[in-house]
Amino acid sequence: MAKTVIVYFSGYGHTKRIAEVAAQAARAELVEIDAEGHVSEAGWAQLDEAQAIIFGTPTYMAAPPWQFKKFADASSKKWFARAWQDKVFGGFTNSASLNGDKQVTLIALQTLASQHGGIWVSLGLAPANTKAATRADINNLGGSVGALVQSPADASVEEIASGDLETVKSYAVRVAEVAGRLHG
Ligand SMILES: Cc1cc2nc3c(=O)[nH]c(=O)nc-3n(C[C@H](O)[C@H](O)[C@H](O)COP(=O)(O)O)c2cc1C
Repeated sequence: MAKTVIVYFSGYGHTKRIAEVAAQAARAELVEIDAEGHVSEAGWAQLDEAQAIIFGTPTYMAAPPWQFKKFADASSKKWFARAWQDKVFGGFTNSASLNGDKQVTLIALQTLASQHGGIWVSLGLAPANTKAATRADINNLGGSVGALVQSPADASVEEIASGDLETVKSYAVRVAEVAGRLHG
């Protein structure tokens, strides 16, 4: 599969676990945005070398948290140089509510990728939205732009719905495969 990097922020560990699960499925590398919104020099180099970049962030107050925004602003250096032009991009977000305004965050991620001249990959999964559907089903949250995950407010990192984790795994593999077809 293509060289894929998941760059993520996680305040309380839930999004970190999701990123780790996705990375394992897609054989992707992980780059963490730290509590100050910084990415290491090595992390920036990984992103420059990636064929696919997946953004991962919780939704805080209907948007990516400031740490992710700091990373996005810092990526303007790459924007000036068109360094990420034509890379393949995807994104996922995680929040406490079933909806919780996650879509606003996803659109921010998609727009960031577009500013960089990237090729955004949709989720590519039908929703599991019948009466029989459960939280163990893939794409039970009915996303299309990217992957959606719910971590209930009182859930530990081990208690994230299996269907949502499968959704992110499937999506990360899809992003890596698309990148492989374009850049492999
Ligand atoms: C400052 C703050 C704002 C939040 N805003 C939202 C929100 O708008 N919608 C929502 O569903 N959950 C919201 N949450 C809940 C988090 O998205 C949720 O706890 C998530 O799992 C945190 O991920 P993390 O552990 O990776 O930081 C908020 C949490 C915090 C701390």
